[in-house]
Amino acid sequence: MSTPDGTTPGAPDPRLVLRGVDKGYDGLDVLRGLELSVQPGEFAAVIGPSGSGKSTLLNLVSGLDRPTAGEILVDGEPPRTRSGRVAYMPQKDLLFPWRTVLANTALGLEAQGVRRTEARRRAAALFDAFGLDGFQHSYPGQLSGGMRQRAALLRTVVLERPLLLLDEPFGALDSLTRRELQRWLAHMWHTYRWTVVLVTHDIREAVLLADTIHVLSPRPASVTARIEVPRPPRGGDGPRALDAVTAAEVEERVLAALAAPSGAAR
Ligand SMILES: Nc1ncnc2c1ncn2[C@@H]1O[C@H](COP(=O)(O)OP(=O)(O)OP(=O)(O)O)[C@@H](O)[C@H]1O
Repeated sequence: MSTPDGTTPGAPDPRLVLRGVDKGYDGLDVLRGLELSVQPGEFAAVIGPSGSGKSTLLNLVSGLDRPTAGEILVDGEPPRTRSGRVAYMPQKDLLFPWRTVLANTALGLEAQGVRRTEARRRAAALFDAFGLDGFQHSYPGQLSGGMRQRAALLRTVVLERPLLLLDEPFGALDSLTRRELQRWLAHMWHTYRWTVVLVTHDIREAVLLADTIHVLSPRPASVTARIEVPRPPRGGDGPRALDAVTAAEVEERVLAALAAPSGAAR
């Protein structure tokens, strides 16, 4: 049994809750009555029409912006950029071209007050897992698009915050590189068990990666469907891939929810 925002009575406290969230800009109604809940260790995908307010939603959860009405709680507290609970990877990788890859990936830690040598030591420890070993002293311009996105993700993950927000991390990549990085991210998530909110336009990406898919209506956006992806139980040493028939069924459900009039697809 779930409550309307997707929380289950008796379940552990959610990592993220949005209750009745409205957001508008100068007369433009972007989010209206948005409800969302994400449990610790859950991979949640948010999918919706272009311009529906997905990036706006992540800006609110990161604490960069405030809702007009409603409540947002990360581990029971309102998000604040300085609270250290949320790590946000925006759409553009924003690596500084004049800094080495290692210096770029340590930047978030340094901004948080970690000493430079310690920040670089912690970032360097992840280079192998992120497929970047040997590129510590290269510059972003010397990396492929996929490597740049992995470096941007490393810079985000190394902050070790409880909630990871990813805004279309693979949107700008060619389809082969995107598939490769999606599979890689599935493995990484299996290893590290991050709590993730992923914004994407790509239904297959959502089905490949997520435990739950939250479908937004057109603007003003609310969550019109919360679809649980029936993954095999955790355990074993690989990501919990769906069989092709189940994956196709879930894709159909997401498509139907995207096509349904607001409120009709729960
Ligand atoms: N700071 C702002 N000031 C005014 N309007 C804004 C601001 N940020 C976003 N908007 C508007 O809010 C609406 C939703 O934008 P948002 O970028 O959140 O949508 P999105 O779903 O992420 O879009 P896309 O899928 O194209 O990336 C758009 O009409 C946008 O112009």
